Amino acid sequence: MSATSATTPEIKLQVQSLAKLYGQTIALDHVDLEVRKGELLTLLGPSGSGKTTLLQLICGLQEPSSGTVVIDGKDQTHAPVNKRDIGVVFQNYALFPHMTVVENVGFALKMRGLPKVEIDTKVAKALETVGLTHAAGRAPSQLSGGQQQRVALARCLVYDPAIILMDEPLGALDAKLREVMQIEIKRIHRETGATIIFVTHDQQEALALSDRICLMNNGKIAQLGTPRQMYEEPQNLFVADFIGVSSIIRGTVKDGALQTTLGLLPISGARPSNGTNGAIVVRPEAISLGEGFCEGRVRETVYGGSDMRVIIDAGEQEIIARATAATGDIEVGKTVRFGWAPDAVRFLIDKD
Ligand SMILES: Nc1ncnc2c1ncn2[C@@H]1O[C@H](COP(=O)(O)OP(=O)(O)OP(=O)(O)O)[C@@H](O)[C@H]1O
Repeated sequence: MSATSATTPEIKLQVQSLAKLYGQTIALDHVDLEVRKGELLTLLGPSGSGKTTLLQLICGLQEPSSGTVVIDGKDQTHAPVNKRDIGVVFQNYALFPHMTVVENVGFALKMRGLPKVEIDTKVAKALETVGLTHAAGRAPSQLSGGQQQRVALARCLVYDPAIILMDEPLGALDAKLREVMQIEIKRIHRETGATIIFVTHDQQEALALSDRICLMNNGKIAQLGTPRQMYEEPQNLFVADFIGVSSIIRGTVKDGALQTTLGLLPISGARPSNGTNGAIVVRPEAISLGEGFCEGRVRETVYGGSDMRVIIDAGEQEIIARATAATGDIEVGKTVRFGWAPDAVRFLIDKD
């Protein structure tokens, strides 16, 4: 093995300059993406950003207008769905209602003509992985939503496809069950080493689950990176706004600082030229309350258990800060001073 192959991750999926037009609508605009073996990558983005289209082109439910889809090194751009070695888990489970859990999970193996003893072993292992051994003989109607979703996942795991696609799989579950299933999916992913592409429009879910997040906007990739990179190093204002909570303070550069409605604010790092339009992005935890170079009126406080979100009107500008037990009294309607360390915030150029 050469030194490079030891460090270069194996690529399971390669999407090159993939585009899809529906009439005049550009659903996907020449997207390039590589998914590594064993990673859990989420496709995240607002409604209409192109997530479903990309997913459908990867699994073969739609034909691209241009570009290629390469799976395990083979060009599969025009291959039919059932020839792509891809497992799909949908939000609505799509289980066979007249079959038991065991029959549902074993169905694909039976179709492939595997010997019964091999099917039984593989199905038992898949059910154990998703924690449903005890429910093997039940019908889907006798299972909760979370359990049905586990069966749908077991149905893919059982034949070990190159890639498992999950299209908003937790969308139909209530908040608590969603959290439980997120932790379960993380465990199953770690234990099986499966390559998973997971579609969601919930940024919290993407941050919690992903090895990497592919954030889409208007049919393009706005940024691709680890959850930490997306949160701490957003490359543009769309990413900063979509991932996590932030105050976005717009203005125009003047002599190395940003002229804003809050006054002239320092910019650390970058030295953009005078007249550049941009914004300072401040995460709630970077804001110190009680002292600082700005002042505003507390409009609302939102209790969140371990901390509290504080929404401040500073003239036209909305500021979202975080208060903890250590922060002094914060009362709605009161004036509060606040500020931040210049190197704890980011300056991003406004590209719109
Ligand atoms: N079959 C279709 N015919 C026409 N336009 C379509 C079709 N499918 C998608 N589009 C358009 O393509 C764009 C991308 O849609 P897509 O469904 O991929 O977005 P999405 O990010 O998955 O959204 P959502 O989260 O709402 O499912 C949208 O403007 C959508 O209206």
